Amino acid sequence: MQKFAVIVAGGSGKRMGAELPKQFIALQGLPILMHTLKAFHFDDIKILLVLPDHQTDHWNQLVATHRFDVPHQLVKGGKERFHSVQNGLNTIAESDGLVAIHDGVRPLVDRNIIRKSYEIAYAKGSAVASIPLKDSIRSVDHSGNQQEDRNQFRLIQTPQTFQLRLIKKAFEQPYNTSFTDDASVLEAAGHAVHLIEGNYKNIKITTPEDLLIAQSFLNV
Ligand SMILES: Nc1ccn([C@@H]2O[C@H](COP(=O)(O)OP(=O)(O)OP(=O)(O)O)[C@@H](O)[C@H]2O)c(=O)n1
Ligand SMILES: C[C@](O)(CO)[C@H](O)COP(=O)(O)O
Repeated sequence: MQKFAVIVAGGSGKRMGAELPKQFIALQGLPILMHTLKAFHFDDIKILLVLPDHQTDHWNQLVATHRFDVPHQLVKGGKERFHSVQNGLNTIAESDGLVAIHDGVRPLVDRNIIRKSYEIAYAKGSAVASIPLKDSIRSVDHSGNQQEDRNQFRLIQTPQTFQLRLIKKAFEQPYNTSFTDDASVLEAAGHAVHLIEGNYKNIKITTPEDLLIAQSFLNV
């Protein structure tokens, strides 16, 4: 069965606050995005890279400088992450097959988890990487706060992998601000979300300290 990966890097990285878009920041000499694409370069996976239009030239220069040879197709980013994923999915003509949707800024993703996500999505329709909470949690509202049972919660990562037919249909819905990831889009279309075990190392590079953490993992 044909496998696709939609790697989304269409965001603006406001929380990183860096001049260089965060997906281009180098870790061990290689832009973050290249680490991510390399992780998906196996088993004939067809990679679609979603980037803001105005970053295409910069990316092409980086590809030349690093002699980066992972095959990929560029797709234009959208206003919200939802629209970037939607643009990626709309580029795929096939409706048979599997697609892993992954944040370009999660460069430490484990290939075994990617592999497992395709296997489980093939069998169950979806496979979404998740990890248990290590800290205690409280809910907060206008009247105060209250302890919650952390065993009832999971932190959600990417890859989020799906049967193409299901996720393409789900992304025909109009955008809703509750769509913080792809699982929430599938769920709103009436399908159950199947969780698989993620990995604490698979951090999303969001704020400056995440760069230090990622660098430390790469040095191990
Ligand atoms: N319109 C958007 C917004 C986000 N993303 C991607 O979705 C992933 C997760 O988003 P996040 O880390 O929040 O990235 P940004 O939106 O760039 O960050 P910020 O919210 O701090 O601006 C990133 O790989 C980001 O590039 C995207 O493809 N298109
Ligand atoms: C998709 C995601 O990485 C799963 O944890 C996350 O929801 C992205 O959120 P952000 O608001 O774009 O950072």
